[in-house]
Amino acid sequence: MNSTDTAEQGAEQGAAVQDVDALRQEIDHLDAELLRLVKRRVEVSKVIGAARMAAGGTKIVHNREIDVINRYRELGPEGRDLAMILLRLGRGALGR
Ligand SMILES: O=C(O)C(=O)C[C@]1(C(=O)O)C=C[C@@H](O)C=C1
Repeated sequence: MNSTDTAEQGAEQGAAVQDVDALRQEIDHLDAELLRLVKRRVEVSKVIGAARMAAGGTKIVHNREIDVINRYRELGPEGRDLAMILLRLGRGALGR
C-alpha cells in the first residue's frame, strides 16, 4: 500500500459516509411520509367505521380485513403483523 492507496481509501470512506448520510436523510423522509399516510389511513378507517355503525352495521368487516391482510403478505409474516396493526389503529380500542 502506498500513500496514493491510503488517500484513495480515505476518499472512498468519505464517499461511503456521505452515502450513509444521504440514505439516512431518505429514511427520515420516508418515515415522515409513512407516518403521514398511516395517520390518514386511521382517519379514513374511523370515518368508514363510524358511518357503518351509525347505519346499524358492525364494527368489523371480515372480508375487507382479509383483503387488507393479503395485500401485505408479500412482506412475509411481518407484513401480516403490519396489516393487523393498521387495522387495529383504524378500529380503535373497541375493535381489538
Ligand atoms: O373497509 C371498511 O369497511 C373499513 O371499515 C376499513 C377497515 C380498514 O381499516 O381497512 C377497518 C375495519 C374493518 O373491519 C375493515 C376495514
